[in-house]
Amino acid sequence: MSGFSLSDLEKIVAERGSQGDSASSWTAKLFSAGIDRAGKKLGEEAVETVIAAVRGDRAELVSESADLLYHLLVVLAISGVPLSDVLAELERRTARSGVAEKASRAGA
Ligand SMILES: N=c1c2ncn([C@@H]3O[C@H](COP(=O)(O)OP(=O)(O)OP(=O)(O)O)[C@@H](O)[C@H]3O)c2ncn1[C@@H]1O[C@H](COP(=O)(O)O)[C@@H](O)[C@H]1O
Repeated sequence: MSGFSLSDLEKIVAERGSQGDSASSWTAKLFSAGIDRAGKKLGEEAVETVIAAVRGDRAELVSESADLLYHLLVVLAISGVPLSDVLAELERRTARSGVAEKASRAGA
């Protein structure tokens, strides 16, 4: 297993999106097409991911999930939202749920 992360992919997306050639780079093509086209692709990949999950097709679920995460990073990049903002929001929720859990344990 490599140490490849969403943060690594975010960097590739940013680089291709700003400097890539639309003829050879899908990322550059999506950046020039804009948020409507990139958002549509994200929606399609989300639906394809759900279909794979409901069918119980594990290999397809892995493949569609990769498409989904990639297209989410493209939409975030076009929108000027860094992945770290999303992770910070997830971290805040985790911290909140930790507090809620302790409070409910104390009340039990
Ligand atoms: N992870 C991905 C990735 N996942 C999916 N895709 C592309 O997303 C596109 C759309 O997928 P679909 O299955 O919907 O293809 P399609 O039906 O032919 O597309 P449309 O007809 O809807 O236009 C395909 O061209 C896929 O190659 C990706 N393209 C790029 N990446 C990553 O981005 C990097 C840079 O890629 P380029 O920008 O192409 O250089 C790559 O090294 C990868 O790490």
